[in-house]
Amino acid sequence: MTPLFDTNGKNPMAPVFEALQGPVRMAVLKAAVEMGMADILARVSTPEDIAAALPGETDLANLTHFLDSMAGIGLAVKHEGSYLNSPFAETSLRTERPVYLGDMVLNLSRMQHRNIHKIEALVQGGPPPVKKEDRLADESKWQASVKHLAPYQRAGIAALAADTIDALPECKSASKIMDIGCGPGLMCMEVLKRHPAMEGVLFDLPAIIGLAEKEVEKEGMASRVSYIKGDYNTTEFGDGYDIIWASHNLYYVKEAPAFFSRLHTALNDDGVFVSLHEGTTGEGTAPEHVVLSRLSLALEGQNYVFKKGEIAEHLRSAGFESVETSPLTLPVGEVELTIARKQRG
Ligand SMILES: C[S@@+](CC[C@H](N)C(=O)[O-])C[C@H]1O[C@@H](n2cnc3c(N)ncnc32)[C@H](O)[C@@H]1O
Repeated sequence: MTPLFDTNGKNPMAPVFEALQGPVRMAVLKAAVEMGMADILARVSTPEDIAAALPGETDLANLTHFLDSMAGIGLAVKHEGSYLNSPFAETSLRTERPVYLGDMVLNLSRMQHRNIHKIEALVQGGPPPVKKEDRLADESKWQASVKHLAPYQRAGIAALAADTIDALPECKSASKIMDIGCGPGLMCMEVLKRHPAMEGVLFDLPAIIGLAEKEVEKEGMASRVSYIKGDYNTTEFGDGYDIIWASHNLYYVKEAPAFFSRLHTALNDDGVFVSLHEGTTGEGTAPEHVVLSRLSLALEGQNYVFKKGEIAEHLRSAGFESVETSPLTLPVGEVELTIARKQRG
């Protein structure tokens, strides 16, 4: 019999073992966040002192097993029996940091993992009833999630969005940008910081704009930002935009032809629309990060996802003269960047 594994590095069994370790990784990360381990390791480093910093009883041997696994997945560093935060944990898992990601991890875990232990039942019975606060099209769901998005945007996505906009030749002369479905609004603010003559418009559901306003105040940018509060299916976009940006939020568009045609009208003649959304391939089987992160939602009937080229197709139909797509790598994996120009440049 031909062995499945050989020493030339071929290892068809790798997916099995990676899959077995996946839930353990997640459990270690989740426990580390819930126990506030990065805050503790910032103060003390021996297992005895760490045990003393934890509430209640602590079993020293099990604490060491857990700390070793934190170090094993890059959340801590062990040296001569003592533990320190890894650079990632130091910047992103200490609660006082501006890019603290712990709450985002717990929030995404609740969303992405809530049905993974019920796959067989949901395959048999179909989608279960979904609580109002778990419905993706519901404002209260976004109100709960969006506050965790601010550190994520601050941790690098805002800069990446601004780099993408900077690379547009139109950016030099642009004076008005709208971020539609902006969440906390840091992407647009990063663009404004780099372009002092530009003004920004943040568009999102009313409760989310309340959160964005706080972020704008914190950044001292209130004089350069205005707001549109409402459902983008029914609320006017305004006009005179040089750039409109939309990332990871167009899933709730109800009538695509009307929506994309309204975007076209809202832009100046030499305006550009930029979209950042996933683009699935392989008949909905790739990229893996999209398929896996959305499985729980899909099983409950919330399969909001764009196919590769789907947004580009809508934009062409809406009258954009030039539409280009390219892949872009985000921390979560590869997504599709779509750049649509109202007039051919
Ligand atoms: C996943 S977040 C993306 C936020 C931000 N664009 C980003 O990429 O980080 C989705 C955003 O879309 C907004 N949204 C959802 N449905 C909307 C609607 N009907 N009208 C306006 N905004 C909506 C949500 O409130 C939320 O802020």
